[in-house]
Amino acid sequence: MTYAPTDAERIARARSDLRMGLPVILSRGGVEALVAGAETLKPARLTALAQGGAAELAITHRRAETLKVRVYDDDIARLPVPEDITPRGLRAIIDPAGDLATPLKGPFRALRGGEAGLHRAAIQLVKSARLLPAAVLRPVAAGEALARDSALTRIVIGDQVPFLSQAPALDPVISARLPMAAAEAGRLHIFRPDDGGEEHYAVEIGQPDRSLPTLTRLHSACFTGDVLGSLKCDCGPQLRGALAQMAATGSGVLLYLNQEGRGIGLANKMRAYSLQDQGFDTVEANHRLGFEDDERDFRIGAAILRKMGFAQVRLLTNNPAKVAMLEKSGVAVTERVPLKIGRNPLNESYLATKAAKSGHLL
Ligand SMILES: Nc1nc2c(ncn2[C@@H]2O[C@H](COP(=O)(O)OP(=O)(O)OP(=O)(O)O)[C@@H](O)[C@H]2O)c(=O)[nH]1
Ligand SMILES: [Zn+2]
Repeated sequence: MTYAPTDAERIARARSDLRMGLPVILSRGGVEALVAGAETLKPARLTALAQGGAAELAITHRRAETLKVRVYDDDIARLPVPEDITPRGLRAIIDPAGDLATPLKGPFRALRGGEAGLHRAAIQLVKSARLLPAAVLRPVAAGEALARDSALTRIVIGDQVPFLSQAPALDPVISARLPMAAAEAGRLHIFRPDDGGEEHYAVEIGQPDRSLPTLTRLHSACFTGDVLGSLKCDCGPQLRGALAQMAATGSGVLLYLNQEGRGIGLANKMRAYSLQDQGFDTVEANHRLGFEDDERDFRIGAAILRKMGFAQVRLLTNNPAKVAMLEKSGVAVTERVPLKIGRNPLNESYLATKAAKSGHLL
């Protein structure tokens, strides 16, 4: 019996460290670096990391495109961090909020050659912490001793960060009866991932027959739409519409997946909304922030369905990617049931962009 954290626990800890502004140490093939989330890095630590001129800033190819930075490492670009960089200067590179006010950034000279594995892992880790996808790295020797002396989290990785590239295991915590306006015969189940991430929920309506395809919805959290009734999207009406259809047919299961903002988190979604107010569409806004169009992992939904005994579903969705991901993850989709509800004058162009760029069937 040991009390030391496992690799998975270290990664969960690293996410909290990065969110607080603490650097962590990543080690890969004998090469080690201090890694900090560029968004949360405190000024004194930025100065310390930049000292000596060996620090590098890792950004995604999406952000690089906006900044006109050459991408030499597929999905990642690396920039030298000047010794005299200021928090404001760093912010201007990583955060598109000021792009229109100060359009003439750079020119930036991207680093070329060498290894980008640590940088890629750093971005993956920072994304999983729901921060802007940019990391400051500073190579270190004797990372193990530094981690011990400074009480920093150190993670040894391979080609990928272990555990981040695979869906976490999800354990059922509790379920209880939950009468709802849509259906009195409701039950809420809580699932907890083993990677220290957010819990996800399943709302079971009636008593679905597991031997038949079940009416199912994979709903991604949308605080603005689900709770506040935002008119910018169609999430609230879709949530309530799905529950109503399940109630009308007597049974069904709705997974409420805490993947706010298509997996980028609420803070970043609001950054995207702010960019949308400057004229960018939902996909362009994600790219300018450095994210892909959709950062969700639908394997989590498939894992919960399997755990609950649902092997075949009639899926309520307009998104063919969800159907494909479920099928790939071993849940048979016998039918796609369209969910066309919640259109209004203010989300017209949002829905049109989803149809044009994200393959949604409208
Ligand atoms: N990043 C980002 N996320 C958004 C935006 N608008 C809504 N979302 C999020 O998008 C998710 C809902 O995804 P949608 O693409 O609307 O729908 P879908 O779930 O893929 O497909 P359907 O099953 O057809 O509804 C929720 O997590 C919302 O928080 C936006 O402008 N930017
Ligand atoms: Zn929404």
